[in-house]
Amino acid sequence: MSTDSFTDSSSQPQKRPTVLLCIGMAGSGKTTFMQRLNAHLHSVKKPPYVLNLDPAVTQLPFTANIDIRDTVNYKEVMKQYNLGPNGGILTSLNLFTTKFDQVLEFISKRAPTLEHIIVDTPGQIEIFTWSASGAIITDAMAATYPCVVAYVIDTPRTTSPATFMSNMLYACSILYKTKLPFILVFNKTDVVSHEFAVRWMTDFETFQQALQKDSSYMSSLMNSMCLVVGVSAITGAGMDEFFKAVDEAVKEYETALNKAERQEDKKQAQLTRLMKDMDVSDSSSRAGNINNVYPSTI
Ligand SMILES: Nc1nc2c(ncn2[C@@H]2O[C@H](COP(=O)(O)OP(=O)(O)OP(=O)(O)O)[C@@H](O)[C@H]2O)c(=O)[nH]1
Repeated sequence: MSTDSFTDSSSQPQKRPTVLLCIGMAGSGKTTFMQRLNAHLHSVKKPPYVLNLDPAVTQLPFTANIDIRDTVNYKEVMKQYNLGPNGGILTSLNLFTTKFDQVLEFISKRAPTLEHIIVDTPGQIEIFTWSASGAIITDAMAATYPCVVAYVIDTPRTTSPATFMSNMLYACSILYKTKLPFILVFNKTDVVSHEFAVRWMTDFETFQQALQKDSSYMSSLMNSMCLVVGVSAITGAGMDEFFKAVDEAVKEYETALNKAERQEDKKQAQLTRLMKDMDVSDSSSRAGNINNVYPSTI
């Protein structure tokens, strides 16, 4: 879709909904956080458009407008390809992504009435560091809408420096790969406060000063790592701070990101290349049932 789609006949830019991509390790609380976001946005009378991209989730505590499980049977995929759970999830997402243009079409019909599109993802975060489907999803979304990664962290399980560092490295690799504004969402603060993490991150004073002097694209992305919020998906604490961070992140998207990289022709070429690289033609015909994306509620 060209950016012209967002201008009406009087050339006034139309408002675009912000995509919030919830990414995080298994068990970090993405789905619970999605539920909290959904409830919060409903309570302020701004119901979001909801996408579930986790084919293996057994129970969704919210209603999704588009649910990957309506299109791909993850257990069937595991059987057909003789895969374990991780491979099954990855392959299911790859199959679904071949039809992501249909997802974008559904979204574009509703986009003018929306402020947020919230997306739940599987806990296999390597999807967003190396798999083609992760790149297609983030690139396709970001080519059309302001797109922010909400990286959900299990705060109580991140209190040892080694685990903290390893989780931050994952976050960095997703940041570098997606090149999207990033919010570190320290979840489960009802159990352990995230203050220790903020302290550890802000100790790098000289590192941050050096970053601020550097106006390069990567540096501004790294600075966006400073958007840190503590929330509890269970109690709802921290939601106002989260949405303030989203506003900041959207500004980041609009200004700091290299607009040229968002040009449709380049994206289109990139997506086509990625689709080709995936070489899913054989697998999608074997799965047989991935001709259409079935929205739960359009
Ligand atoms: N105390 C507390 N528990 C939470 C919070 N958020 C999530 N949990 C719990 O953490 C566990 C995992 O939450 P999920 O939302 O299923 O996590 P997920 O990241 O979607 O998990 P996967 O689908 O496996 O990737 C559940 O038992 C939740 O109840 C929170 O803010 N506080």
